[in-house]
Parts: sequence; C-alpha cells; structure tokens
Amino acid sequence: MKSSTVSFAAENVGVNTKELSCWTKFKRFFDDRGFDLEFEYDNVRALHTVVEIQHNAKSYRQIDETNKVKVESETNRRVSKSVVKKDDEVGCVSKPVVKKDDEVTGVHFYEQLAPKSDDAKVENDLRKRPSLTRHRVSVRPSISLTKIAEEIFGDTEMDDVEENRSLPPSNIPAALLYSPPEPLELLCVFPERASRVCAAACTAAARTGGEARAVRSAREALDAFRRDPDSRLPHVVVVDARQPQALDASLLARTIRGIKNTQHVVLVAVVKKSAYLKDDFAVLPYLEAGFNRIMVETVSATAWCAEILQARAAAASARAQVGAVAALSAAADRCRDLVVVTDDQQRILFTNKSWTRMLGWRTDEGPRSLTETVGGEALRLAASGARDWEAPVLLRRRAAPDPILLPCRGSTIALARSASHVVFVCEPGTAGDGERARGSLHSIRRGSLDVRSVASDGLRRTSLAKLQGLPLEAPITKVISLLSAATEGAPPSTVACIERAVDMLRTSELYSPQMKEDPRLRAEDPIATDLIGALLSQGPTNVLSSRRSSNDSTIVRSQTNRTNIKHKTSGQLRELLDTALSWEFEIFRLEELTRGRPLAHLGLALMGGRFDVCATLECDERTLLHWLTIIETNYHAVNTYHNSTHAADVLQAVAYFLEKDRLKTLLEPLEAAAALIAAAAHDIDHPGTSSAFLCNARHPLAILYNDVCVLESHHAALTFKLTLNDDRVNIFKNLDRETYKTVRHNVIDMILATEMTKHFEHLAKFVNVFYAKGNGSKEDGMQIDEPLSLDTTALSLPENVILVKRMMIKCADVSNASRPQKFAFEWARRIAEEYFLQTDEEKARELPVVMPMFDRATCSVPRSQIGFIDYIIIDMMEAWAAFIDMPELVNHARNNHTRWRELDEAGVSSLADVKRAQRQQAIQAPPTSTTEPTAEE
Ligand SMILES: Nc1ncnc2c1ncn2[C@@H]1O[C@@H]2COP(=O)(O)O[C@H]2[C@H]1O
Repeated sequence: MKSSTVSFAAENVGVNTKELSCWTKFKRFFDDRGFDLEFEYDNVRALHTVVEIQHNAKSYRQIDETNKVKVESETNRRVSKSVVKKDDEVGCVSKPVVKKDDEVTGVHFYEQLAPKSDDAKVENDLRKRPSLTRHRVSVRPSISLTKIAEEIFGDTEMDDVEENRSLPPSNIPAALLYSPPEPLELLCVFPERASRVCAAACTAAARTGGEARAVRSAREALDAFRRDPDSRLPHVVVVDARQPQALDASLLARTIRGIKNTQHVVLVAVVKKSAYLKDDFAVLPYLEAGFNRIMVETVSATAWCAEILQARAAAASARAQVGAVAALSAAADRCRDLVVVTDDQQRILFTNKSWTRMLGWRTDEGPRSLTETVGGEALRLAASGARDWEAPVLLRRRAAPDPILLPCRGSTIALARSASHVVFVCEPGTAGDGERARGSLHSIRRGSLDVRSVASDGLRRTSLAKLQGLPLEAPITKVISLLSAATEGAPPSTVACIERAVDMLRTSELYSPQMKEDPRLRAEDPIATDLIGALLSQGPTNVLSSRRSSNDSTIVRSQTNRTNIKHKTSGQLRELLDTALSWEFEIFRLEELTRGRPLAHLGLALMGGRFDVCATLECDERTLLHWLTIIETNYHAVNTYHNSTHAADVLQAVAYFLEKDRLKTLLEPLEAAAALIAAAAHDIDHPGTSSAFLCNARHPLAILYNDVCVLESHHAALTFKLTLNDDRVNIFKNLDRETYKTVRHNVIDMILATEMTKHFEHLAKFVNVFYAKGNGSKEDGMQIDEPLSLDTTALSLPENVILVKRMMIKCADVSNASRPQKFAFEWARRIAEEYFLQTDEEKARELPVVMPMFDRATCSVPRSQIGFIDYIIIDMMEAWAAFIDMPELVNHARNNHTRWRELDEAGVSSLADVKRAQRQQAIQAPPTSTTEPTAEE
C-alpha cells in the first residue's frame, strides 16, 4: 500500500529526455518505497527552483531559506549534515548531493528522525514513518537534473535509465521521428458554463506555456477540426464525460477520430471520481470510442499540468510516428519496385502503387493474404523469420493466369523481439506486359529523344552527359539511342512497343532471372519453387563441418592415390570403359568397380584415349593421370551427390556431346580439351552445401569471393592452383603463353557457366542467338514452346561459340535428369539426401534454411523432381537437343517426369517410399539394362 503522496514542483522539467529520465528515476525511487508520486511542472523561471517532496504528514515543518543548506564541497557536506542534524525535526535521509562545481549546490531529502544516509536506512525509515513531513530539494536555477540524478543514484543506475529509454527501433531513422516543439493547443469541451475542472485544465495549459480554448458543445468542438483548415489542430482535447445527457463524449470522440489526420490528437475523457472508483468502471468503452486517456475529475491545476504534459508528449510522439509512416508510404508509392507489407501472419497490410499497377489487384479488392498472390522462396524465407533476405518471388496477377518471377528483397521488422511486419520489395526488372518497368522511358522522357533525355534525374543526366563527351559508347547506349530516335513521328502503337523494348534494355540484368511465363510455373508448388528459388539465388540466406572441409592439404593426399590407379583396372572395368561413349553408360557401376575413383579411370579413357588430350596439350599420359588423380582426390567422397562420380558423369556427358556432328565440326581440339578439363574439375572441393549456405555461415570462401559465385569461383581457382602448383600434374606446362591463356579462359568460363543463378541468362542468350523467331512473340527470349527454328548461321561469330560451350557444360551438369530412369532416380536420391543434410546442418547451427522444403521429414522427392524438370530441364534440353540433334535428352526427361508424376499421384513422397516403389516396378518389369545403380539402402 502506498503510504502517502509526494509531489514535485520543478522548472522546465521534461525539456529534454535526459532530464525526463531523471524524473523517472526519482519516481522509481519513491515508487519503490511505497509513495505515490506526482510531478508538478512549472514553467515560471525562478531564482531558486524549489523541488518539494511533500506528503500528508502529521507534523509538518517548513524549511525556510535559512534552513536550506548549501553545500559547496565534500567538507561542507559533512558540515551540512551536521547542520541539519542540529535541527530537532529534520534529518538527512538520502545521500546528500555534493557537487564541486557551481551548478549544483545540493539536493537533500530530509525527514524528521532519520539520521543516516544509507539507502536501506532510508527505506526503512520511510516505511516506518508515514509521518515524514517534508523533503526539500534545493537547487540553483542552472541545475542539471541529470546531474542530480547521477549524484543521487550513482552512475550505474543512470546508465540503466539511458538504456531503458525508448529509443526508436534501429530500422527507423531517428530523424524521421522528429517532432518540432510547439506550444500546446488545448481544447476543452465542457457543457457546464463555469466548470472548475475546465478552468483548472485551462490554467494548467497556460502554465505549460500553451493555449487553451473552452467550448460547450460537440458541434463547437468539431468546428475546431473542420472549419478552418489552416488553423492548427488542438494537440489535446479534454472532453467532459460526466454528463452523458448534456454531452455524448463517446460520440464526439468517434466523430473526431473519423476526421482525417486526427490520429495523433490526444483525447482525454474526464470522468467522475465516484464512477471511476466503482468496481464496475469500464475503461474499454472509452478506448474503443477513441479516447487515449481517462482523467478523474479534479480542480487541481497541478494535476492537470501533469496530465496535459503527458498528453502533449503522447501527441507529439504519435504525430511524429504518423508523419513518419505517411512519409514512408508516400516514398513506397513513388518507387518503381513493387512493395508489399504484411503482418507476421502474412496478411497484407499495404501495397504500393507499382504493385497495384503491375499485378492488377486494387488495394480494396485484392487478396488479403500474401499466399494468395505470392509464392516462391521469398515467401518461405519470410515465414522463417529471417531478418533480411533476397530470393526470387512468384507473383500472381489478377488478369493473367501465369505468375511472374521477380527478384525480391525482404525484411522482417521486429519490435520487442517478435516480428510485427514483413516487407517485400520486388524488382520489376524487365518483367511484365505493358506495365512500366524500372527506368521506363515513358515515365522519364522529356521531349527530346537523345540519350541525355533518357536520364531520369539530374545526377544521371550529368553522368550520361559526361559519358557522351568521352569517346566511349556501349552498344546498349547506341541501341537505346537508335530505338528512341525511331519513335519520332511513329504511330502510338509503335512508340509503345519501342518504349517497352527500351524499358527492357535499360535493365542491367537483360537475361536473368526472368523466366518465361510458362503455364508450368505453378506458384502453388512450394517444393519446386523452393528448389528453383535456391538454385537461382546466391548470397547469404553454414562453417563447413569436418566432412565438408576444404582445401589446401590436397596435394599431399593425392600422393597416396596416384599409384593405385593402374593396377586396379580389371577386365570388368576395361569392358565397362569401352562403353564410355554411350548415353546409358553405367556410371554407378564404374563408381563401384573403381571403389569411388571413377573420375581418374573414366578421364584417362576419354581424355587420354578417345580425345587424345595429351596430344593437344603436348603433355604425357602420366601427367594427365596425375592431374586426374589430384582432381579426383579433391572431390569429397562423403558428399552423396557432389563427389567425383558426379564429376565423372558430367565428363561423360560432355564427351558424349562432343561426339555429336555439330560440335565435332564446330570445336577445335583445344576447345574440346578445355571442355573436358572443365567438366572433370567443375565441382572440385564442393563442400556438399550451396554457396548460399557458405555465405550464411560466413565461410572463408564466401568472404574471399564476396558472396558472389562462391563455389564456382573456388572450383575454377582451385583447379588452376592445383594444376600449376606441381609440374608432375601440370597438364599445361608445355603450352605456349597464348595457348595457355586460351585454354585457361575457356576452362574458367565453362566452370563459371555452371553457376545456376545465371541459368536463365545462359539459356536465353543461347536461344536468342540460335533460334529464329517463330510465329509468336519471342521478345523475352524464352518462349521456346513456339516451333523452334534452328539457325546456326550465328556460329561464325566466336562469341556465339562461347554460348555453345557454356550450354554444353550446363546441360552436362544437370543431365542426370535426362538420363535413363534408373540413373536419373539414383541421382535424384543423391541430390535430395545432400539437400537434406544441408537443411539438417542449417537447423543444427541455427542458420537460415536455404531450402526449407528440403526437410527429410516433409519433403516430397517426386515433386521436387517434377519441379526441377519443369522449370530447369525441359526448356534447356529442348534447345540443346535440337542443336546437337539428340532427341533422347528430351525423351528421357519426359519419361522421368511421367514416372515421378505417377509416384506423386500414388502418394509416394520420401526417399524410402521412392526406393520401395522403384523396387516394385523393377520386380514387375525388370529393366533391360544389366546393371542396377548402387543405391544405398
Ligand atoms: N536431379 C536434380 N534434382 C534437383 N536438383 C538438381 C538435380 N540435379 C542437379 N540439381 C541441382 O542443379 C545444380 C547444378 O549445379 P551444381 O552441380 O552446383 O548443383 C546442382 C543441384 O543443386
């Protein structure tokens, strides 16, 4: 129970937050000791600001000026204490405050009989003696309350107070919450003509340096809001809620809240004390009506001062927050990115104009839940609570059946540790039909059509103008200039087409990652979108465990294996290697026969044998053997998928492709050798986790390569490091400088081309160059469902041959899905297991889960494969198969797709289920091929 009330009066309290925090400390000090504390703030400047701590006391003793102790130094402090103690009725109960400088003369708490100044004693005395009469704090006008508090409570506690202060969340710039100090405007609505309560409130307003206005009816009150749009709105409105028959306070509050821009006005309801103290007094109806606070009727101007100051602070803070939100939503509305904000349950709270424009959902009629509009990796990352992420997002449009895929950046806003909002910002890039994408020429063109006019702002214009002054011109600049010039005098439909083309050209990502709007793209397919999202995104979204470590102890390890290779070549192995150029090559049998060293054996057979790489590189076979061995040794045998069997498989596919007429005639032996080298080494030292994992785990490789193309950069770099490090493995040692440069360039380019984030870029370039336009529009370069018409005239240009080589290794890299079913299924098992291990590790290490759908407990393997074939394989294999005349690539992919679909429809989901179903199928229809893959149980 509180024993009494203490009130403070002070000058200009609350002027700054630091001082406020001091008062908070004072309050806490007394609260803790069982006192109700009231502050009275007085703006009147006085020579001496007297802070009185006063409560109802039996014996009251005035401490007058003469009794007031001024303490100037430590010595004096003791003196002062003794002076005080000399007084019969006053003792010092708190730490006397002593300040050596001139600012503070002393802060003293007195009570009648408490002689000691230790806190415990103080507490005891204050509790025991409700007769405590009067505390007096004497300070000079220049006093800093902060200093007083520091003196009383010590530095440590002060620090606490600072920390506890409610700073804006770090993601809201403090400057945005700036609220200019304004004199208070108070509006009192009291039906009674001479209400004393109203008068006290008005007096208090004047004391706080503000202005008050009293009105008697709701109508007059509303006039203050409606009539004069130029006049300032009151900050605080005090409404008499004691006489419902004379004034319907709730109705007035509701009406005020219905008026625009009144969110930050603080509404105070004055209620009868008798009603307030009743058990059944209900606060909620007031809050629901729009009141912020309830004040018990009082005629104390002091009490009103406190109330009004609190209300003013609340109003200022609310106004600053509303202003900040309005500014940020206006900014979002004016940007070209698509912005959507949801709550933590993925309910849409806000969409910006670009969102509405591009997706066609009106704010008032669109889906309320994000999942109705949005799919893909972004959605899952958002649901995972990750703070900041980047991932592709699939967006459903109102008028079009097919979703569009856009890159998306997102953030989870967490206040008080739990997520409150999630922000999605999707870059329109080149996507969309008819909508104005980033940098739309339409939106930025100003009359003239030269390049300068393309600039959207002063800065860009300046830099473009500078660029124009230089003898530099990128082809894209020329193209945009030409296209822009072509709009002059053109019919509107042509202008519209050209503007759209220019919009697309103006993005830096001309090819990726815009997928064609294929009906097969199903936003509702979470596993596929998870997989595709992860494959297409890089960067942060795991430190390698020992099973996945890299990288420099490699040469030593290679020594032991090198000598093993020849004598393990058995008759069976030789027989198998004779079939190395078959698309049904038994890769898993090779893995088994070579005891996990398929690459060196197959490499020797293909590179050394069939393609005679040694002759091309002018190296001996032994060096090639050593090279293959060291490369193989640097694959991680513990990886289920990214091990040297995968490398051997890709090598085999590349060799197979190279045998096709188109490539045989197109590629030089050196290019073929480079392709085989790249294939063999393309995933060297793969840790079994994705680049995104490494970024999230802040792995040294991610640091080294700045989160960009981490793994592929590492594969390429390590290949050369190992090769050049030791003459015994250096297959390039006899090449002249130029030839070496060419091979190196080719190898690096092909390894980097296996990076999946650039998948669509490589595919689109290939299709654009080698396939003539069909009847339909192929402007996005991806509509290869149109009858393809292969046009190989472009092969005469060396830069287009590069596209072929990239496509070749890319297709080989994921060719597992285009292999006969038994191989494809085993590869699917292996990759799924590797993904699951990554997810396990991410969870164990509390890292962001890159592909949450690849959780062994829940993942449907058939669906993941259906998605992979739908989104990644089919289009690419169709383009490549037609180019090299290898229809079986597409046929196998389609057959596998059909089988995965059957399994899915039969409810097969987990790896074990898949295995069981495959066994049953094998029993019912034994495979034609002799060897089964060596799938582990
Ligand atoms: N059958 C498959 N199912 C799902 N993903 C695959 C499959 N084959 C290859 N991939 C993915 O495609 C990626 C190609 O590049 P990587 O070898 O680095 O990693 C590969 C896997 O992440």
